[in-house]
Amino acid sequence: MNVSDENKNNKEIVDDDKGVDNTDVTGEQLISWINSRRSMGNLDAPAPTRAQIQEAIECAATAPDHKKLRPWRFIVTEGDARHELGLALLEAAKTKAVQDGEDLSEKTIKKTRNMPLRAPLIITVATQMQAHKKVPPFEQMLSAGAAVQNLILALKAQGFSTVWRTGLLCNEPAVKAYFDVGPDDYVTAFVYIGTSSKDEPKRKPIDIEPLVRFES
Ligand SMILES: Cc1cc2nc3c(=O)[nH]c(=O)nc-3n(C[C@H](O)[C@H](O)[C@H](O)COP(=O)(O)O)c2cc1C
Repeated sequence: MNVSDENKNNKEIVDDDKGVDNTDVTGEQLISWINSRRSMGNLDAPAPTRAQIQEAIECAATAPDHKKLRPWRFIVTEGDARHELGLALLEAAKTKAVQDGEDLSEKTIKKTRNMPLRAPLIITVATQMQAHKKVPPFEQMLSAGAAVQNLILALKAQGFSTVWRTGLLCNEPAVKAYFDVGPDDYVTAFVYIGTSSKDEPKRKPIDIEPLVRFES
């Protein structure tokens, strides 16, 4: 691994464009690369290999995690299993529609069932909260969010595109049951993963001024 002197601790060697290569990377380049991340919908094959998925999840598992509770789980859904997930989402939509006194149109039924087909592979990130006096549930939930972001960046480093989705159904009972997520836990992300034929659109600069206050 070649890292420039001022970036000895960077573990990943990242190309400016896509994927990982053997060129040196400076901190500035790495920041620019992080800022270039965009969500991409409607993804195609190829999806990451099993080894790449494991590598990305290892990266997710390094998320800040108070008391090392590892309060998250990763469920990888690909191939025909996406149809099973589609059926769970449809069941959730039907139950919710009854509760809300609404009818599901044929279009909505088809759209809901096909949602998991928008990418060749989905990693669902759910919390698995642990009772701990010093680590309240909100910290564990935030740790799950940090894990998702690490996962997304690792997949970008491997050259894949992603989008973090949840949607209104993700924590409905039928979906939680499908993933074996307990009543006090949450599905925090469906990370849709694959390859996009399009380039990531450039991001407009974000004015952080109204978001930040410096105190000294
Ligand atoms: C917790 C969470 C849930 C999200 N759920 C959805 C979703 O269901 N559908 C969607 O289109 N975008 C969703 N997003 C937003 C996208 O992931 C994405 O951040 C947004 O479209 C902005 O695009 P960018 O990542 O390229 O800046 C969600 C983001 C977060 C953090």
